[in-house]
Amino acid sequence: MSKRKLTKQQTWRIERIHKERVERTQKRGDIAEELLQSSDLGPETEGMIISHFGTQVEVEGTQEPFIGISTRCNLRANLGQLVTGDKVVWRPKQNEGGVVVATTPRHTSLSRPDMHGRLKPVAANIDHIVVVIAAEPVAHANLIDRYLVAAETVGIPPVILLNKCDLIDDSNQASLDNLLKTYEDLNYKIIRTSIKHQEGMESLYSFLQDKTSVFVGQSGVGKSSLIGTILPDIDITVGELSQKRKKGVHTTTTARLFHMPKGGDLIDSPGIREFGLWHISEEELLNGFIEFQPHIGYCRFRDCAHEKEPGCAILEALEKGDITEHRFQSFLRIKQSIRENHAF
Ligand SMILES: Nc1nc2c(ncn2[C@@H]2O[C@H](COP(=O)(O)OP(=O)(O)OP(=O)(O)O)[C@@H](O)[C@H]2O)c(=O)[nH]1
Ligand SMILES: [Zn+2]
Repeated sequence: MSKRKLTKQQTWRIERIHKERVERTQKRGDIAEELLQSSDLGPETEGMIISHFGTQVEVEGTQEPFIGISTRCNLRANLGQLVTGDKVVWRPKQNEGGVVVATTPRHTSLSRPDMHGRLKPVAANIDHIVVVIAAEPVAHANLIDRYLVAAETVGIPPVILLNKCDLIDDSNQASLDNLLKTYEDLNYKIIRTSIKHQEGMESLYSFLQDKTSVFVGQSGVGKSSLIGTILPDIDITVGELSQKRKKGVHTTTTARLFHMPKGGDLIDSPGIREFGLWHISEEELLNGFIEFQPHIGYCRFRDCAHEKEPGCAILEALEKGDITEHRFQSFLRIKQSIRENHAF
C-alpha cells in the first residue's frame, strides 16, 4: 500500500472512527461480561464459528447436545479477532444465544488487507486451497504460480482443479497437458472436472472429504458452478453473491462455512475467492516457488536479484534443469508486477 499524506480533516476522521470502534468493542465485551456474571449460562462446550455478523458470531456446536446446532453468540472481551473456521469454547444461554469464552490456536489462517491495507484474518483452519483453472478462459502459467505462491506463503497446501474439461480438443490439449505436467512434476495434485458433463465429480468429492477447503481462481473458470453443484441446497446464496458482484455492488467479505453433503467443509466468500491476488513480498515470492527453496541463501551476493548475477544459485539450478524455464520466467514476471506497485 502506498503511503498517502492525509489532510488534518482526514486524520481527525480516521481517529474518530478508530475511537468509535474501540468503544463499540468495549461495549460488546461488557455485554458478554454481564452475561457471564449472570447465572443464566450453561456449562462450557466446544464449537466452531461458521459465520459472523457485526458484533456477534454464529457458533455451531461440536459437542452433544449441540452438535450441528447453530447459536448466535456474543464475544467475551480480549479474545482477539475471531473468524469463520475458528474453534471455540462457548456457553449457551438458557433460552437462546450464548457467549464465546475462549478460542483455540489456529493451524492455518487466511488473511487479506482491509481498507487501510492492514492484513486481517478472514478464515481459519483451512486444509486446502483449491486453485480453479479452466480450459477456457485459458489458464496462464504465471497466474497459476501466483495462486500457488500465495498458498505456500500462508502454509496451506494448494491443489489445482482443471474445470471445463469438456472444452479440451486438439487445439488446446497439448498446451494444457504441457502446462499441467510442470505442476505434476512438482507434486501438486491435479483434479479434472467438467460441470457441464458432470465428469470428475466423484474424485473431487472424495478429495474434499473430511477436510476444510476454499475455492479460488480467476473470474469465469466456474467457481460458482462448482460450488453450486457441490452444495445444491445453498444454490441461492452462491447465486446471490456472484450476482451482486457482477453488478459491482460492494459485498461483505464475511466468510461462511458450509458442510458439503458428500463430506467435508467449504469456506466461501467473494473476498476469499480472490485470494492470491493480494500483496506478497519478494521474499515470500521466492520461497513460494517450492523448487527454489533448496537453493535460497546460496547465491554469491546477499542482495542477489536472481536475474543475471554471477554465482546465483537460482540461475545455476535453472541451468542444471532443477528449475524449469517456465517457472523461472513466471517468477520474474510476478517479481516485476510486485515492483510495479503490486499491480498484477
Ligand atoms: N463448458 C463448460 N462451461 C462451464 C463449466 N463450468 C462452468 N461453465 C460456465 O462458465 C461460465 C462461468 O462460470 P461461473 O461458475 O460463473 O464462474 P466463476 O469462476 O464463478 O466466475 P466469477 O463469478 O466471475 O468469479 C458460466 O457460463 C458457466 O456455465 C464446464 O465445466 N464446462
Ligand atoms: Zn541469486
